[in-house]
Order: sequence, then C-alpha cells, then structure tokens
Amino acid sequence: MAVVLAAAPLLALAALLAAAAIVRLWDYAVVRLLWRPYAITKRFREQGIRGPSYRFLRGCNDEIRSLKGKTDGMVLDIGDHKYLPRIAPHYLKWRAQYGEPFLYWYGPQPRICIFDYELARQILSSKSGHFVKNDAHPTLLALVGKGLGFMEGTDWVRHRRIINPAFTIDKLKMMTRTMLDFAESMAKELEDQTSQNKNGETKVDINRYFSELTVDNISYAIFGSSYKLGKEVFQAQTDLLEITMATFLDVPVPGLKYLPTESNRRKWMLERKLKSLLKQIIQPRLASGECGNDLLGVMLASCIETNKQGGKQVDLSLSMEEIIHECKLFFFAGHENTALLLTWSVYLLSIYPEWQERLRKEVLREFGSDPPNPNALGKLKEMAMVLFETLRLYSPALFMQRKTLSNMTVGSTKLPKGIAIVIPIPIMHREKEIWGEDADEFNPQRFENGISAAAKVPHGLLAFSMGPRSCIGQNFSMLEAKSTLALMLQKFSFTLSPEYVHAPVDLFTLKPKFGLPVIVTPLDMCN
Ligand code: HEM
Repeated sequence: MAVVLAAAPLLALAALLAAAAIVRLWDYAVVRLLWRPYAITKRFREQGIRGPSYRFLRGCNDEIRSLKGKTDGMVLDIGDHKYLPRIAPHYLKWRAQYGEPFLYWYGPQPRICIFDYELARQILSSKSGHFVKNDAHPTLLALVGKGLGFMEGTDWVRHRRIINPAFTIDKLKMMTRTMLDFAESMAKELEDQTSQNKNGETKVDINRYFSELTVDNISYAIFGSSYKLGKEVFQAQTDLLEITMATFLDVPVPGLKYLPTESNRRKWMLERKLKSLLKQIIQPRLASGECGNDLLGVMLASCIETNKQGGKQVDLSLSMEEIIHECKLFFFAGHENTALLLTWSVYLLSIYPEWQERLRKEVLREFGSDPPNPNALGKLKEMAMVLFETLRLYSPALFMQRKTLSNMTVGSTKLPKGIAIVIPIPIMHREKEIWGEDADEFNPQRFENGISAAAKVPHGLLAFSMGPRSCIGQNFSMLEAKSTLALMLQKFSFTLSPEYVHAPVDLFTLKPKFGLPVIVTPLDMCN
C-alpha cells in the first residue's frame, strides 16, 4: 500500500507527460500535417491561387526530386544561357500549369513562389518586421551559423551596426591592395605553368583558382592572416554543404535531426571541427588584447569595450558564440559567391572575345601595365557592365526566401501567417517584360547607364537582393572581382577548353557542374 502511495506522484507525472505528448503529436500530425495543408490550399484557391497537391509529410519533394533528376543530365550548347530547366524545372512546370504566383509544399511547409517584381520589392524592402527569413535547413545552419543572415529584429540591428564599419569604402580600398597581392600570386602561378609548356599556354580549371583566391581574400578580411586555418574552415564548410545538398529533399521526419544517423554524426563532427577551428583563431587574438583592423577585430572590439564597462553596453556587443556564428557566415558568403562571379565572368568573356578585348583595352587605357590602382577601379565602366550582366545571367545567389510572421496582404494577395515566400532570382532575371526581348542573351550594353536604368524597373537586378537585408558584402565583392579581372586581362587571354561541358547546377549557389577548364595564354605569346 505504502509503495503504491509513493508511486502515485510519479504515475501522475507520467500521465501528465503522456497527455502533453499526445497533444503535441495531435497538433503536429493532425493539425500541421493534415488540417493546415487542407485549410491553406482552400484559402489560396479562393484567391485563384493554385499549385501541385500536397502529399502527406512529403509535400511536393518527390516531384521536385523526380523533375530535377530528369534534367540533371541535360547539357547545353556553349553560349546557350537557357539553363533554367536544369536548376528549376519544378518552378517552370508549375508556373506554366498553374499560373503565378503558385502554391507548393516543401515537406509540410507551404510555399508561395512569386515572380512579380513589385511584390518582391514590397516584401524585400519591408521594414515592418512581418517578413522574416525563412527557417533554414539544419545542416545549412550548421554550415553558415545563425549570424546576421538569419537574425531578426533588434539582434539583427545590433549585429549589422557593429559589422557595418568593417565595410566602409576606406577599409575596402585598403583591402583591395591585399586583394591585388593575392591576384598577383595567382597570376604568377599561372605564368609558371604556361612557361613549362612548349606552346606557352596552359589549361586550368579557373573555378578552382578563383575559389582559392577568394578564400585567401576572405580569410584576410575576417582574420587578418590565418590562411591555413581559413583553408581548413573552407574544407569543413564544403563538406557540410555536400551533406545539405544530399539531404535537402528528404522526408522531414520529426526528430530525425537528433538521431545518430551516419549523416547526422558526420554533420555533428564537422560542426564541432568548424567551431574548434574558429576558436583557435579567435581566442589568441582576444587573449592578446589587440583587436586588429579586420572584421574579427571590429567584432572583438565590441566585446572588449563591453567587458571594460562591466558588461553594461550589451546593445552594442557580441558574445563569443555570436562572433563564431558571424565568422562562419562571413567566411562562407564572402568567398563562394565572388568566386562564382569571377568564374562565370571568365566563361562569358571566353565565349564573347570581342568583350574580352574591349575590357582589356579599357584596363590598359586606365592602368597600362602598372598594377591596377584601387582608387581608380571605379573608372572601369565596361567592366562593371560585364559584371552586372554576369550577375543577371548567372547570378550565384538563386532562391531567396522569406516567411510571414502574421497574416499579411501584399498587392491583392492575402498571405497567411507562417507561409514561406520564394523569390526565384534567376527566373526573374529572364523576364522579357522587364529586361526586353533579349533577356536570354548576353548584352552588357543594357547596363550602359547604370543598374537602375537597365530594366523596366529600377530594382531589376536582384543578385545582391534589395532593401534592408541586401548583401553587406556587395562592394567588397565588386572590388575583388574588378581587381582580379583587371590583373588577369593585363596579363593573359583566355578561351574555353574544348573539354568544357556547359551544365550550370544548383548547389545552393549556381556552379559550373564540371568546373570551368580554360586555356590561358600570356599576352606576350598572343602578339
Ligand atoms: C557575388 C557576390 C555576392 C552575391 C551574389 C551575394 C548575394 C547576396 C544576397 C542575394 C543576399 C541576400 C539574401 C537574402 O536576402 O535572402 C546576401 C546577403 C548577405 N551577404 Fe552577400 N553576396 C555576395 C558577396 C558577399 C560577400 C563578399 C560577403 C562578405 C564579405 C557577403 C555577406 C553577406 C551577408 C553577411 C549577408 C546577410 C546580410 C543581412 O541579412 O543583413 N556577401 N548576399
């Protein structure tokens, strides 16, 4: 009897926990997986918005996988820029079938895909706080961290305020000198390779070279000098990206991310490695009390300042954990996209040699054979036009996402709370009503009078997004791309290798599936 009485509270607790679990399960299985998809589909249908049907738990993931599988082997002719069926066959199919916008399901999450520039402008430039970043895939979060790119509200304001000073134009100009030094070393490596060949030329995967160059540049910009550790960070992030892409369309089984599956264990190991690598860079700097002039220095200064003031200035400081997250994000966002901008620019300049020659003439006119002057890179107008056209046709960033925090109305569309919104940059960059009949063609001339005059709307180019969450690194990236290209054009000419296979692929960013093999010839050999 005494035993039964003693066990009573435990039994009551167990019953309470079981009841809570049943309520949660009910909420998840019945409300979220059954009732909500039905209610949302109905609500959108009433507004005339349709889309592919919801399938229990899997949403439309199977159809996406199957459509992508079918176009994955597709190879395009060199010079054919119509690669959208390779990277977004599902969006093209559903748009043709259901009109726009349309509703689809990423697992149980409803998503609305919009193509209208005015809707995109309203959503991206909203400061109301009702459109926030969509929930990121857990492996993607492990890869890029919960830094600036995934924060909201006052936290985002605090981080952006602290980090902005690292990107002032004066700081960027100082960084450009280092960027030129790195580009010079890359050029030297290429020269050495060409000199070993009798015909004086060399074939290289230029994407690999640009990847290394941009890793060097971002390591320097963030950490000041830790290139070796920077390269290890790069490798850990590359491996995490591979896991993200492999598991992206898996059925989102609840709780799966906590189970020690092979891919989860690898993910955890890489996450720990990434954190420990970053700590190895950050802690000695913090211990020395010397913050330094780089991005890490700017962030550490906010910590030290706060410590000195007894931790009172919390609104303008970052914790160690937050700094680690920012380092992850800046490292990833800061090299990959620029490497791709450079890669696709070289691809386009190789297949349009008249533009390659025009840019070379512009560079030689401005700098002769002297190293490009960081203060005069802004004078390279034709180069800017080519870079913008590259960002339009081969935008490294692909699909931006937001989520509504409450019921919202945009234009005439009513969006319920919690719906994700997809803004497909590469598709919008090909809209003929916005860009003209030649939207699928390479025509840098359209940027002759600047970005805002290039299309029917001033915000046509979305490669760096727009509004308060637009890319903080865009000037960094443009200076890096201009200084590298200027130096390359002064020294070399490049043509596509016959081995090149034109198959742009969505690997979170837009990559050349088989790299970009090009034949590089020193200019003195061409004359
Ligand atoms: C060609 C190069 C680049 C492209 C195409 C690009 C593209 C973008 C885009 C589209 C966004 C907005 C994403 C969204 O709203 O969902 C963004 C945000 C961001 N980018 Fe870039 N980026 C580039 C280079 C860089 C560089 C060099 C850095 C760092 C040095 C950087 C750091 C960031 C950060 C931190 C954000 C988040 C900003 C915020 O939410 O406040 N990016 N980028």
